[in-house]
Amino acid sequence: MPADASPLGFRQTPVDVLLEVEGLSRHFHATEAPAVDRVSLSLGEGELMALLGPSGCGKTTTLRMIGGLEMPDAGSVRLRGRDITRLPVEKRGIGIVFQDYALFPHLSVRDNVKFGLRKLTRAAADARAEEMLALVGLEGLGGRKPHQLSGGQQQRVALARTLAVSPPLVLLDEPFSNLDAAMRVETRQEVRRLLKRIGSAGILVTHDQEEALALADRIAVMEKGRVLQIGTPDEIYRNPATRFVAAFIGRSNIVPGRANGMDVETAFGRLPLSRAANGRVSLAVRPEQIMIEADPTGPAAVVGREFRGHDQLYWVQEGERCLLVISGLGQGQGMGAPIAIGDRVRLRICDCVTPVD
Ligand SMILES: Nc1ncnc2c1ncn2[C@@H]1O[C@H](COP(=O)(O)OP(=O)(O)OP(=O)(O)O)[C@@H](O)[C@H]1O
Repeated sequence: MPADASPLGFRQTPVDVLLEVEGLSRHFHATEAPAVDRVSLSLGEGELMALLGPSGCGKTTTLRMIGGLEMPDAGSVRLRGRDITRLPVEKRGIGIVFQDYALFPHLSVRDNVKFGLRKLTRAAADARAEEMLALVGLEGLGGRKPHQLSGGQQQRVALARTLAVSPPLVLLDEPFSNLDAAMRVETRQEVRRLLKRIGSAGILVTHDQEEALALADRIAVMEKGRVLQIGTPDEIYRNPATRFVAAFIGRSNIVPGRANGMDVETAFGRLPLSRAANGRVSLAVRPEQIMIEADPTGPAAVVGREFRGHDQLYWVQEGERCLLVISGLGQGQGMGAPIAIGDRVRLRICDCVTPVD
């Protein structure tokens, strides 16, 4: 199987390949499953990838092996065609931004940014540091110590320090976890803009699907040390490879069906499939793919409702199944006439559905 192919045949091979990771594995305890199990992925020049998965799935260990902070038991890492699998961290030319920023507390912000620029003349390093501080919106703050800055500002200093040497690749391990929710949203867009502007590729470790969807060009979804699927946020959301991916990225209803090629017979009638399947299948149906209509003779009943302003969530009991439905305003369920708990309804699916096992 090619390095970047999932078991279901998704494949995205970037045009200018920067990084190729092949069969990377790390086993910490002989009696336990490997922390990272034959992970393969490739990254294009300037591309941003998120490693996304639940706690303990091996994201950080994968990132550390790419950065040289951890040695793999098997597999290889190539950067611009050069095998760097066994190179020490300082010889790889890869930038790393740590969760706690790892700034030197006794150095000024400016000297922190200049830290990687020791090969330049003093004047050139000063000029580069000022340029980087301006780029991250911290001009005028170069004389301060890190503790005199907010968490978001310290994060930007760490990024400025890493990007000052224009590394081809920057590794970011949960870089926004110390920031509050509003700051996180603002800072992640900033980070994306900066990486794109400098032209550095990035790999970001996160367990926050919203962060991965908002920031990355492509997402690698991991579970139990393995990569389950690699794709653009759109591909992963619309065409999840497995039930786990469907549940981890956004919300999904799982509905049974009997597939015949590109169609499937379900309790909601015959529906088109997003990829071919045959026989008994489980289908991932996104809550927004289900239309809900008030109908006193309908076969289902609303058992829960949550008003969210721009849309409404309904939990609908139909026979044995409880389905989650999201109904946007303008889909006939305007603010004036919501469907109430206990109302009889009829559900329809008018979209492709995805077989997930
Ligand atoms: N140095 C180590 N020694 C022993 N076990 C380790 C070590 N580092 C990680 N592990 C184990 O390897 C597995 C994967 O850990 P890893 O930190 O890569 O996961 P993660 O997906 O990044 O999790 P989190 O989101 O919680 O940081 C876990 O079971 C962890 O306990």
